[in-house]
Amino acid sequence: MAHGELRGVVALDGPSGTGKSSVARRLAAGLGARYLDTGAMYRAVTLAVLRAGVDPADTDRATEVARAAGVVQGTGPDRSTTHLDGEDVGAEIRGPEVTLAVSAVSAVPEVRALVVAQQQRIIADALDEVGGIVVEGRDIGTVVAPDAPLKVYITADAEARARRRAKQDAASGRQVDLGATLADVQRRDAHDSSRAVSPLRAAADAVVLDTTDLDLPGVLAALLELVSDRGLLAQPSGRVRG
Ligand SMILES: Nc1ncnc2c1ncn2[C@@H]1O[C@H](COP(=O)(O)OP(=O)(O)O)[C@@H](O)[C@H]1O
Ligand SMILES: Nc1ccn([C@H]2C[C@H](O)[C@@H](COP(=O)(O)OP(=O)(O)O)O2)c(=O)n1
Repeated sequence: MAHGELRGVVALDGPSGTGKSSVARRLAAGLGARYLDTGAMYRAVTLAVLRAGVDPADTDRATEVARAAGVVQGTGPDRSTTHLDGEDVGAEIRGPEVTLAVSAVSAVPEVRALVVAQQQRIIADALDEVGGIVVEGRDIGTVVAPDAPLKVYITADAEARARRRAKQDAASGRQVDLGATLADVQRRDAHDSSRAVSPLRAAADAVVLDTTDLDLPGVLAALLELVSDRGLLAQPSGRVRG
C-alpha cells in the first residue's frame, strides 16, 4: 500500500469489534508508523487486579494494583506485545475473565489517569522517534490525544461486530456462542458509553466511519484517503526506524 510516512497522531476510537486493531495495525505498518493498542493496557491492568484477588468494584485497591503494575505495551505494528511485570500476557488478556472485568476496571477514574499518562508518554516517544503513530481505543480523540490532526470514530452494527468477534475467537481456539458474544458486545458498549469518566463517544471533530458493509481493505482504503487528504503523509525520510 503506502505512499509516504505518517506524520503526527491518527486517533481511532469506537466500540468493540469495529476493526480498530486490525486497521490501525495495518495502517501503521504501511505508513512506517508506530501502533498503540490502548485497550491492551487496560486489559493488562485488569489482569493484575484479578491476579491480586482484588474485586474490580474496590476502586481504592484496584488503583493501588494499577499503580504497582509494570505494564509495558510495545508499539511495533507487526508485533504489538503486552507485558505485565516482565511476563508476556498477550494471550491471557484476551481471555473471558479479563474481558468480563475490563469495563469495570477501566471505569475507575484513578486507574484511567495512570494509564492515560503512560499512553501520552508512549505517544510522545513515538513522535520523537519515528514521527507518526496510530492510536486506537475509546477516548483517544477526546482525552488521550485531543490535538490529533486526524480523528476517526469507527462504528458498525452490534450484530456484525459480534459475528466478527465470534469468528476471531473461534480462530483462536476459544469456545464460541454467538448469542453470548453479542450479549458481551452489547454489555460492554453500554458500560463503556455510560461511565462517568471519559465515556466512549466520538470527538466533535472526528470523522465517523461506518464499517458494517465494508471489508477490511475497504476500511483501510477509506482511512488512507483521510490521512492523505489531511496532508499527513511525508516522503520517506530514509532514517532508521525503531
Ligand atoms: N470490516 C470488516 N470486515 C470483516 N471483518 C472485520 C472487519 N473489521 C474487523 N473485522 C474482523 O473482526 C474482528 C475484530 O476486529 P478488531 O480489529 O479486533 O476490532 P476492535 O479492535 O475494534 O475490537 C477481527 O477478527 C477482524 O479481522
Ligand atoms: N482507550 C480505551 C481503550 C479501552 N478501554 C476499555 C473499554 C474496553 O471494553 C476495554 C478493552 O478494550 P479493547 O480495545 O481491548 O476491547 P476490544 O478489542 O474492542 O474487545 O478497555 C477504555 O476504556 N479506553
